[in-house]
Formats: sequence, structure tokens, C-alpha cells
Amino acid sequence: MSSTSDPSDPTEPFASTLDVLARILPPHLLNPRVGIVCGSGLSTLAASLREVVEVPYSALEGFGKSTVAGHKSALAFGLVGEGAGVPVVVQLGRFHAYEGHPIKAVVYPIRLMAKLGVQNLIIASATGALNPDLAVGTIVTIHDHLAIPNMTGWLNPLFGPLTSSDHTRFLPLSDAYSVKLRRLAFHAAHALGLPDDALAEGTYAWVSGPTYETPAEGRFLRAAGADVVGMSTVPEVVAAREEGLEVLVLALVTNAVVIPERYRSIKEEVKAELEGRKVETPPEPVVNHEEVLTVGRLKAELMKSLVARIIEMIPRD
Ligand SMILES: O=P(O)(O)O[C@@H]1C[C@H](O)[C@@H](CO)O1
Ligand SMILES: Nc1nc2[nH]cnc2c(=O)[nH]1
Repeated sequence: MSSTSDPSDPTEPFASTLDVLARILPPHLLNPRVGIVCGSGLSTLAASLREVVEVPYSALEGFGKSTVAGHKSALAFGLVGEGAGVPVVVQLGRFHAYEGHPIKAVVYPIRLMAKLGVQNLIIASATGALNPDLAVGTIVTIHDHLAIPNMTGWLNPLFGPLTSSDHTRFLPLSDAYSVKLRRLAFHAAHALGLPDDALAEGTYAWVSGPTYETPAEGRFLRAAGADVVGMSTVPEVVAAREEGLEVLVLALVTNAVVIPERYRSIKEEVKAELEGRKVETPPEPVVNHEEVLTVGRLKAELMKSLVARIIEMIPRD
């Protein structure tokens, strides 16, 4: 983060950031139509861009540094598709509140994308499955979210004075997830010949992290109607909607949230031990970020093809 600007003030550094980009980028890349945010292990989404120009966050005022494994600290500008192509900007590493970034800084890249002319935003993220029908490797198109931190007054990126006369004080979110883009996602999956279960639909529960869920928390979120859980995405969606962007979220299931049907009873185990009975104690699975990154890497090609096909299908106005 620049030492000369207030990182929690999203209004201040735009002019300087835009100025830097205008000096670095060729004119045909300066006004991307589509923005992409890469989740954990998914930064290779930018590998298929043509004429790519990478701009490190260190060159951009208002940008921090991504500190999470699997996230790079750069924006990539380039073209997707044949011919003139579609100009896009890719956020190769996102910011999470749990890293210590102020929530306004977490969404700064989204607001910058809007200022550059982005109209459609595709957000990719790594998530744990709460819904037992969602296998690891499934891509879930998000149709709704549950943001407990926002509901209770924490970490809402819209807290504070309105920063533009184009913004509304009370933003509706019942239409947050673009039907147009979700339809395109399923058409793209069909065009790519993906099996029916490769792409699903569901609700994303946002938690602050960085801790993974306890079984009780997982059970609670599932009972509240969530299908997957993650530590990002929702602040970006909220800011994007305030900026008037159409939003598609592709949540990759990287692991199953551990929700045992019942707890292991230590009381019973000790009783059995004292009575000389043998008790089976199978190891209990524990999620870790390496596993999340591995699945991200395994599915990166698929995500890349899907995202590219969706972008090519977005009608040009
Ligand atoms: O940045 P995303 O949401 O894709 O990454 C998820 C959430 C945490 O940052 C991390 C936990 O493994 O993966
Ligand atoms: N909160 C949360 N975030 C994740 N990101 C990837 N997997 C998980 C998970 O199981 N829980």
C-alpha cells in the first residue's frame, strides 16, 4: 500500500492508478470489457490471454500485496478469443480481509475495473462444499449468498459515506448474480462438452476466515441454506453491484467441509478401553490450504476454457 495515501479511502488513488495504467498499456487494452478475479490456485486463468501486459501491484497506488499462497500480485491485461478479441483485465491475486487488508482495499481493484470500463465481472474462488451432493472438482455457479459478517455490521465494503452520486445508499442484492451470465456459463459448458455434473448451482456462505469451519459451524451454514463456503468473493460482489457491473461467480469445490454425522465419543472409547474392548478410531479428515491449491491447479485448465468461452459468448454492444 502506498505510504502517501489512506488505504481505507477508495476515492483517493483512482486518478493516479488510472494515470499509471494509461502510460503502460496500449490503447486497445486500456478499456477492458470483462474483468476476472482469480481465486486460490487459479491465477493461470490469465495464461490464455493474447498480447498480455502484466502490471505488478507495486506499481499501482491503492493496491496492497497478495500474501496468500496461490495468489500473484499483478493485474494482467490482454485479449480473449480470435480476431480483434475481447479486451479483459485479470486480477491475478485477490485481497482478503483476513490478511489485514481494510475491506475498502479488498474491493479497490473491482472499483478500478469499473472505472476502466468493465461491464461484466467473472469471479473465481476456491470453496469448501457444505452440500454433500457437490463433489470436489465441481464448479458451482453462485445464485445467492449468505454473508453473516455483513448482516451483523462487520466488513461490509459499503459502510461509510457514499463515494459517488451514481451509488445508492441501500443497495438491493436480491438480483446480485446475473441471470444473463449464469445462462452463458451453462451454454459454454454445453459447447465445451462438459459432463452434466461439472457445473452446478448453489449458494455461497462468506466467512471472514482465516480459520476453516468447525463441524458445528459447517452444520450451521448448511442448515442456513448454503452449498459452499469461502473466505472471499462476497465483498467483491457487493462492490461490483454498487458499481453497476453484471457478476458471475464460479466457485470451485476444492474440498468437503468436515461435518461428521456424530461426534466421536471419548467417553465411550475410554469405557471400552477399561472393559478391554477394542474400538476402531478412523482418522478424522482435516482440510488444509495445500489441498485447496492442488485441486485449483488440477481444475485450472477447465476453468480457463470455461471462462474464455463465456467471455466470447457475451454479446457485444
Ligand atoms: O481466494 P479464494 O477465496 O479463492 O481462496 C480460498 C479462501 C481462502 O483464501 C483459502 C483457504 O484455503 O482458499
Ligand atoms: N471457509 C472456507 N474457505 C475455503 N476455501 C476453500 N475451502 C474452504 C473451506 O473449506 N472453508
